[in-house]
Amino acid sequence: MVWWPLSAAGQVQELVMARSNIITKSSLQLNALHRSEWLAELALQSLIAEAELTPKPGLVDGRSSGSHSDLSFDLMRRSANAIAPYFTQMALTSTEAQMNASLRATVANIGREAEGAMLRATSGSNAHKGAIWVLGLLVCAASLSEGSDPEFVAEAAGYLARLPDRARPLAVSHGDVVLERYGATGARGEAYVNFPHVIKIGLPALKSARKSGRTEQDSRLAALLAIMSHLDDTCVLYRGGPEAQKIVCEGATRVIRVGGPGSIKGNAALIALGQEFVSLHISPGGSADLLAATLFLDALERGLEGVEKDNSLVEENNGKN
Ligand SMILES: CC(C)(COP(=O)(O)OP(=O)(O)OC[C@H]1O[C@@H](n2cnc3c(N)ncnc32)[C@H](O[C@H]2O[C@H](COP(=O)(O)OP(=O)(O)OP(=O)(O)O)[C@@H](O)[C@H]2O)[C@@H]1O)[C@@H](O)C(=O)NCCC(=O)NCCS
Ligand SMILES: Nc1ncnc2[nH]cnc12
Repeated sequence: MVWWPLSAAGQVQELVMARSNIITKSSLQLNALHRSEWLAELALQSLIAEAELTPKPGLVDGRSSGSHSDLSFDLMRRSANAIAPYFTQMALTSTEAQMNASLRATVANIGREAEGAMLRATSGSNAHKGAIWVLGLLVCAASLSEGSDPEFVAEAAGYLARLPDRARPLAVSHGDVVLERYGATGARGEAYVNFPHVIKIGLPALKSARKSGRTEQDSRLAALLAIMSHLDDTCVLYRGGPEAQKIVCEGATRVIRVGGPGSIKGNAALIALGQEFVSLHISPGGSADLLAATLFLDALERGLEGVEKDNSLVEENNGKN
């Protein structure tokens, strides 16, 4: 499926033209088009899989809105669908492009358009700001490099992120506030050092849980908790400062220590953690974005047509909710 968003950018026009040429041109170009669509589809499915995963502490899932009064499962889905066409644009723009400041500027522009589409789809709520950034960079890197090795793609994405964003708005973001107050580098910092919480923590936790026979649902929850136990999350810090950050890291570590998702004690600890987060208005939104990135890179590496379905999600939850 191809998406062409309604956008004033002349660049879209060019891409549409390019696409009609591609269809009659070489199979190499056709492959590039298919790869772009595939990458965008994987990004979309990663976002949907992340939103569906239940029960996630403090986050929107198939059961509740967690610690969010302005978000819901339906809005997360709408947001994901609204930004998906921009992933296609990013991938197409990056195909056969040079990794340079000009590409960085084009991609940043598309990223900001995607943020606008997200805000329109959610009536102004921030559902996927971090995910647009993280997945956008990874989609571009996977398209440009044609690679599928997670570490290689994350390095290319990091390189792209480190190029200057000349059109960066002057407005002060939550990330800027948290950097100033606590020195946490947030979503930018994660990308600048090649996504260590995805490559060194999320993916290994996902693979190890699967290998030990956990269900897909429990393996994804294990990856989320592993990320939460290490990440400085600007979403957590902005709302609750270092005290809240400590509660997240220690709480996630506790669930893992007592056996993790899928064990009786781990399931109980996970539910208790969710209740604690909601009572304290804590949401690990940055970790959720990095889980989506983990699922994206996992599907890319395995060459899957789409992100694996987990039929136990939402409806059953193995008695965890
Ligand atoms: C580079 C940008 C991401 C800059 O954004 P900002 O300066 O705002 O930076 P951060 O705050 O650091 O990050 C933005 C979002 O990233 C998620 N996040 C947080 N910590 C991390 C981390 N350590 N690693 C990765 N990602 C992280 C987080 O997003 C999630 O939480 C959001 C929900 O939060 P919530 O509290 O409900 O909503 P708010 O509105 O923030 O607060 P309330 O009023 O409700 O309390 C949700 O969005 C999740 O996604 C951070 O929010 C980027 O925006 C940028 O520069 N873009 C330009 C375009 C560009 O260059 N694109 C290139 C390729 S796409
Ligand atoms: N499931 C989720 N809940 C809240 N914020 C998020 N940001 C990304 N995914 C999220």
